[in-house]
Amino acid sequence: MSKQTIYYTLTDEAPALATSSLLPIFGAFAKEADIELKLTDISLASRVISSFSDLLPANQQAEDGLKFLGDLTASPEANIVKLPNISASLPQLNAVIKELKAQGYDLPDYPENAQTDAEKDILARYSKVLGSAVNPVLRQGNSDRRAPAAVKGFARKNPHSMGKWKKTSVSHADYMRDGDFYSSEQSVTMGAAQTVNIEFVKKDGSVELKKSLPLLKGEILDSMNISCAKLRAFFEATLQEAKEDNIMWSVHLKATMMKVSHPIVFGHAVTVFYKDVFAKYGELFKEIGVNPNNGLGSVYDKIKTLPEAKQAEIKQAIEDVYNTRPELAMVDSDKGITNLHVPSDVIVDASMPAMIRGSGKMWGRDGKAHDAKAVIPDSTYARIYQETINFCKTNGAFDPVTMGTVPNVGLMAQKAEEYGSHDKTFEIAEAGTMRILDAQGNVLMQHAVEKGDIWRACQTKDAPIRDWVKLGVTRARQSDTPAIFWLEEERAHDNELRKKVTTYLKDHDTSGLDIRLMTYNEAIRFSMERIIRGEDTISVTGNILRDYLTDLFPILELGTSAKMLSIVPMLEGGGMYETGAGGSAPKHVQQLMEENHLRWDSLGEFLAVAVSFEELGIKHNNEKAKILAKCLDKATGKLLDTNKSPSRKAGELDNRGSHFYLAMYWSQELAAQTENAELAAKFAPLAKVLAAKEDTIVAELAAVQGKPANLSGYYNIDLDAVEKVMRPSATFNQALATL
Ligand SMILES: NC(=O)C1=CN([C@@H]2O[C@H](COP(=O)(O)OP(=O)(O)OC[C@H]3O[C@@H](n4cnc5c(N)ncnc54)[C@H](OP(=O)(O)O)[C@@H]3O)[C@@H](O)[C@H]2O)C=CC1
Ligand SMILES: O=C(O)CCC(=O)C(=O)O
Ligand SMILES: [Mg+2]
Repeated sequence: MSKQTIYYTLTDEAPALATSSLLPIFGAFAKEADIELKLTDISLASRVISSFSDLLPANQQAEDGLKFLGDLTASPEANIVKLPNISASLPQLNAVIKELKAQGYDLPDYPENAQTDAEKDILARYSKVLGSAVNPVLRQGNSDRRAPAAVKGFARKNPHSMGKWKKTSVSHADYMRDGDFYSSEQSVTMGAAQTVNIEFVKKDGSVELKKSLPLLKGEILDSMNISCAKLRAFFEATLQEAKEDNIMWSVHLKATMMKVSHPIVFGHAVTVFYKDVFAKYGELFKEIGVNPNNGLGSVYDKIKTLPEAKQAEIKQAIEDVYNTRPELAMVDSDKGITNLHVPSDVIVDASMPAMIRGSGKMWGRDGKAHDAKAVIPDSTYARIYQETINFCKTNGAFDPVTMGTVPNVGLMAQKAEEYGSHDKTFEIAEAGTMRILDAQGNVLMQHAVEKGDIWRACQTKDAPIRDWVKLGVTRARQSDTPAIFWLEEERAHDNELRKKVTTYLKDHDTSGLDIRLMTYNEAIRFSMERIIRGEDTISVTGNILRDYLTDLFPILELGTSAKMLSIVPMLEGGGMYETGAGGSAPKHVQQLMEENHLRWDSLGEFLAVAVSFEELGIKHNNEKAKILAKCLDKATGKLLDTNKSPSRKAGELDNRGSHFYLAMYWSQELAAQTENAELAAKFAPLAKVLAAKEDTIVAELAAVQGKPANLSGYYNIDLDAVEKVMRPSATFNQALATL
């Protein structure tokens, strides 16, 4: 039998650190089943380096790991374990460039104002790295995310803390009623394959071609516009209201994934909130290169070049704003980091569930939790949060001990819907009309637009929709659970989708299944009514709801989305196993650097790798792989039962310790199983040694904690240095080497 390969991604921050400790364990066990785990670097730093490799000396060049894996997704053999990675905001991109330059990489700066061809080339290269640049490339399949029974069972036995909800809470989500994407959406399904043109018609009648777009037959094409004037008026109105009602104000966007539109929206929030500062210093800010889309942090950063007295004057002007505006929610009140400092600090899919979990409160300047107005401008999806908040006000907080679960089947393949719209998103330069013409020159859709509006088009191909419907039916059958397609009658796009869903459902045997179509508010209410009765409901949704709901419900049910099983069956037959639905947890790296304790929980990795082994086992008839998978799942269950997940406190068991326990339990399960004697014999000695030396190993792992750890890099980590930090138990390392 030839060797089979699992491609394991090297990403960023906490998951990358955890990989140094965990991958050697997976690798050692896997080789007994003729499986190799290959590490592929898709970290932010490596993506920057590989984009400029032609300009760097040979010893600094890097392979384009993302391109490699992207190509691999077309193969039925693809088996990829994908850990969360940084979706870089511009401040993060600038930080990685700065770090790499300090490490000796002669990289160009990010050209904020690209004029020359050379600058435009640099900008184009960096734009490919910016924002959510990894997931859309690799996600060549739809998504199937759920909490496995063992994880749900653990949460029920060990419920995480939940803030109490009061009926008197004034917290709420607020959104535009007019002038947003939701109110302007238009949608068509292509009757034939063709290339359409996106055009801008100026007031003088002249036409500018913005983009030609080849479309497939059956593809859904949407277009929509958000009015800059209405958006700004909305921000101002919410600020006035919050001030009057004495409630804290916050904005929640997804500037990482929606890398073109949301930084602009964020910039408007910044310039409206601090309008007095921008009115007074706007010209100066332009000169020194302040970009409000990068947040208030950009102001503090750029004014450093000014004389001290001027800096102090501007800082005072910023402070003065706080007297006229409502209180602004904080990201880190100790450090004075506000909700408007950095566009990637508050990411709606995680920030709203965190607020809802915590009694609907956010942190204030005084370091205490307060009720807050959560501003989520576009009403398309914002409404689900208001519905959830209302539900909590009426029914109290959810109870992790008794609540059911809401797994998700998400339409995601081939850059479906808004998450693929970046190259078709335009900030409008002057008043006119945006329109889309079909191949015959007929106008398919058009919008009157004003300067500053954000107009975009979104594509959803037919094959992913068929696959998504099938996946929804399959999940409903396998889990014997009602499945709700979240489709909004008021939405043009959803109406096109509804037609397809009702047609494609007929291709499947749905007898005995409870499959329904509901609007978002109905669907979330229905799911919540069931969840508090301990009942489960599958959500079958589009791409953004997939993203939002697979943080919302897991954070309420399990405390974090990192504990989810997240499978992407690729359209071409391969598989990607994502670890959790959460992110890279920068705070965890900070803690490791300060006190050598990594609280990252690799449960998502354990679950993903088990499915990855299982899949190889089935595809290649590799019995040992199947046994490895089964025993890994059992070991994970035991790890949960015996409470060997990482603690948050230095000196206690951390990420590395939980990996040790996984290895011990896994080897014990393998030694004890009777299906394959060879495997049992192979792992028995390891199981014995690890059990005998448990105390020594745990002590060695604890001994290093409490003092700073040196990683020699934040973005571009030195793997050798990290390995020293992450594998500090000589006894454990030696035992593993005997395999
Ligand atoms: N799939 C992907 O590749 C994704 C990537 N991201 C990226 O991640 C970064 C951070 O995003 P953010 O919105 O803060 O979301 P995160 O999911 O990273 O963090 C929210 C909080 O959840 C907890 N958490 C998350 N994962 C784990 C884990 N494995 N073990 C223990 N606790 C965990 C942590 O809480 P505590 O601090 O209390 O321990 C963390 O601070 C960004 O760069 C973003 O672009 C975000 C989402 C998905
Ligand atoms: O790719 C990203 O930026 C985030 C993805 C995400 O949040 C998700 O898929 O749940
Ligand atoms: Mg998400």
